[in-house]
Amino acid sequence: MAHEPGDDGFVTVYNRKTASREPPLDDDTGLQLQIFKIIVIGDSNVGKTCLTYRFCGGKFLKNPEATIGVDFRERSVVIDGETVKLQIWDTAGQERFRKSMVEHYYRNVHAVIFVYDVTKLSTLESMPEWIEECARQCVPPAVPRILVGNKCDLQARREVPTSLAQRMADSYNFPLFETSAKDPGEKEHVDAIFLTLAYRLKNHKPLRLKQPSEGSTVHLADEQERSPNHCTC
Ligand SMILES: Nc1nc2c(ncn2[C@@H]2O[C@H](COP(=O)(O)OP(=O)(O)OP(=O)(O)O)[C@@H](O)[C@H]2O)c(=O)[nH]1
Repeated sequence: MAHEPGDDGFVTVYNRKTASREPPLDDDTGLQLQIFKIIVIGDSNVGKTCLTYRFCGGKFLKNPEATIGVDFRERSVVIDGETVKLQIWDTAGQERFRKSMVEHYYRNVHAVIFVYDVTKLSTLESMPEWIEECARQCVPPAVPRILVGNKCDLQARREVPTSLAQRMADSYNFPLFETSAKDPGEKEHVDAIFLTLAYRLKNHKPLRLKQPSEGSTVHLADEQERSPNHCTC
């Protein structure tokens, strides 16, 4: 969703209209902050903007518009006593709003979050295409990828059973999370998803995340990551 800085108290740090900035320094150490670029990918309307807004702004965005190109948001988090900056690229799901931007999305990316909507089976079915696009853009297999099912607050309208999504996640060896950008009770879970990635990136560790059953705790375990995505470039 295209969102201007200051709207609704939410910080979109910069977007396609604004200039890039110098890398910031850590206030405490004076050293350059570690910045990790994380892109959020998936069909239009699955809730990519709302998820990134929830993480970076702490609230549910009530009336999002379709993202055009990309919106950037960022949040600093402390991992093992060190501050790292997560730069979240909220990408457009609609083809017409993304086609000229695709290469920029994937360039120098540190992690990829694939999002589907648990109330719309087609958004999970199209996941292999998004994963394939990521591979085509030469994102190295070692770059962590996770699968996120959003809109879990709409249980009565659920079309995607956890078991089905888990099978897909397993076939790519991605961790699976299910959550809701809307449900305030899921705020900490949304944070945990991004923080888990941050931990993984900060520590340069392969990390496998397991969510064995719906609504259960996410477990972290160090395991060797395997990805079927091989760069053919
Ligand atoms: N019930 C519910 N609705 C949600 C949730 N997340 C997003 N929505 C709604 O889903 C619609 C699409 O949300 P967006 O965040 O704009 O979706 P997007 O994936 O960024 O869409 P594009 O910008 O077109 O790619 C909006 O009407 C949101 O209010 C959620 O967790 N639960």
